[in-house]
Amino acid sequence: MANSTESLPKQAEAQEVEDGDQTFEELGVDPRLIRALNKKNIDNPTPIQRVAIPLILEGKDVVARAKTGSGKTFAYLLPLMQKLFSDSGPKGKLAPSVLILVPTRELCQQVYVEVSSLIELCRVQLKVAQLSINTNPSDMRVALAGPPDILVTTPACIPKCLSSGFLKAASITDSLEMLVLDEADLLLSYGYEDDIKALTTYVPRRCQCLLMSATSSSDVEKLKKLILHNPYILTLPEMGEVKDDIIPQNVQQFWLACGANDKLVYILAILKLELVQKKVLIYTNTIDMGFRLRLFLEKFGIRSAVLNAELPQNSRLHILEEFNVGLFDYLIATDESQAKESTETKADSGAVTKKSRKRAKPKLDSEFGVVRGIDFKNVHTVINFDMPLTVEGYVHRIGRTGRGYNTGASVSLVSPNEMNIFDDIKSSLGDDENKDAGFIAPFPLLTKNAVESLRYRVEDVAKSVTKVAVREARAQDLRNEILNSEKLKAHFESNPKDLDLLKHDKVLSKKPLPLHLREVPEYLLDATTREASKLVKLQKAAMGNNKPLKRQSSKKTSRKSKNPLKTFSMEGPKKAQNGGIKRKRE
Ligand SMILES: Nc1ncnc2c1ncn2[C@@H]1O[C@H](COP(=O)(O)OP(=O)(O)OP(=O)(O)O)[C@@H](O)[C@H]1O
Repeated sequence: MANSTESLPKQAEAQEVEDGDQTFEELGVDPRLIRALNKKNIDNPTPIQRVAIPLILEGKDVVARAKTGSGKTFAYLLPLMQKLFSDSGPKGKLAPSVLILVPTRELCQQVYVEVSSLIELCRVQLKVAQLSINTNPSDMRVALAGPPDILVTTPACIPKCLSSGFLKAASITDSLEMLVLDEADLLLSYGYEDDIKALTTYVPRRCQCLLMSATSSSDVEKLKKLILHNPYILTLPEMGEVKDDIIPQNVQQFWLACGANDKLVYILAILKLELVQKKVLIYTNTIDMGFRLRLFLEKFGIRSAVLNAELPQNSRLHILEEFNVGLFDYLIATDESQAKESTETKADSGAVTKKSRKRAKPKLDSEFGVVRGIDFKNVHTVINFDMPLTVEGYVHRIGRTGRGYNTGASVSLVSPNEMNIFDDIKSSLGDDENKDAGFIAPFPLLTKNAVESLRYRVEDVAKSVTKVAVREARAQDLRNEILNSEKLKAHFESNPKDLDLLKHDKVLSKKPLPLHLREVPEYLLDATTREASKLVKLQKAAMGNNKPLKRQSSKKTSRKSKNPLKTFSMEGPKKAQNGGIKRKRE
């Protein structure tokens, strides 16, 4: 673990804060990587990348805290890969040079895909492998044979590799040059503390350690102390210091007060009357609620898929891929981290142990996670159908939109029981009507009349979505997905381009869907709602296909102050200069 004590040259620090337009080239990034980034429409570094890349290239330990969607993945991947390009270390290694630890399989896959694509685009001879605790022994042996230069995995997988004999502790000590803990704020809450502690005993002192996180928490502090030595801390102002600098400011946040039993009619009105832009990611706190919502929306002709921890991994990844490429518009994600967090609070312990994770959710995949870190592409709206149980949960959910240079919106449906957490969220974000940032505004486009006009249709349908119907739909979906998962495996081996089987938003209802519920007749809409719907459509047309905008390379634009990739500050250019990236040594 790097243990440099030299302090940063003052001049360089001042210059970096002032000069916000450094290019990747100026940061010393390898031309092959720059070309690869350009092919991905990425031309200029984000603030966290501007500061982190040179430090990581210099070999420093770094803790980087930056808001969701701010480009933390490339902030560590680019220097890490560059170092491997010129790795002149001993040949004949028996373990990976780089270990990237992430909390969930979904993230594992995401980081693996990103690394693989950089390797391919740069045409370099590097090998990357991904492993999860469910990888079978023969696949594990193949993945570790070589060994790979980079291993992306969850912490729980390391003891499994060691006990199977495919990886030796002494080889890790000999080979490991870099250890990355990505989404560090989540690693401990997923119950990986013991696994990480065990790993630290094999991590050699020379190994460079990086810790990336979207929020700061006692867990991040704990990990920092456990693994890093004298790191550079690149940070957003702490939560509570500058409260409004947590949510990317290109995300507009809204809320609607409604009774718990009215949530179905409210969400139907929002979606059916097209008052929000697609694609839409909807969060529920339980799988049953996810399926209830899916069945309900289905009756009104709104097709969606439910992403949850019960599904086979193949299916989950395909649902994500399918949603990301735009094959369907509505995804209902069950936020399992909420269940974990409540278990944690109840147990009043810092982490949920592996045993307790297994006891609490025997059938669910403990490495499932769709709230944090997942880079959903072009999600324009996040809807909290159920409110998250923590402020961090809210921040991470909302962070699934407004990623990169995209804009986004969120709508939270808040029932009286959820008012307390909503108040906590508002005060943590520094909610203030006089500021744009951090302000959660009442959703302006939905009138009471519009809701009431749909109510009588909704009540009957909602009653028909009984507990039994939900249970059957859940089982049916699981059966479909298991079948899909097997078929997909075989099918894509011979037909890699065929997306035909990737239909996760199939109708679940057993009865034929009532045709009259598909359209909302004009007479049911009041003038205000009609106008609002028109406005949303116009906005959508004006936005084109919502492709990420390319930043204009050298000119400073007004977007600078509005873009989370361009500045850490929510408060315009002046504040950005003073209150931007904080760097300190610990
Ligand atoms: N320099 C850049 N210019 C434009 N887009 C970028 C840049 N760097 C990264 N991106 C894009 O921004 C999106 C978000 O990046 P990334 O997933 O790394 O965010 P993050 O900070 O890790 O967020 P989270 O904390 O939610 O995981 C990705 O789609 C990525 O391709």
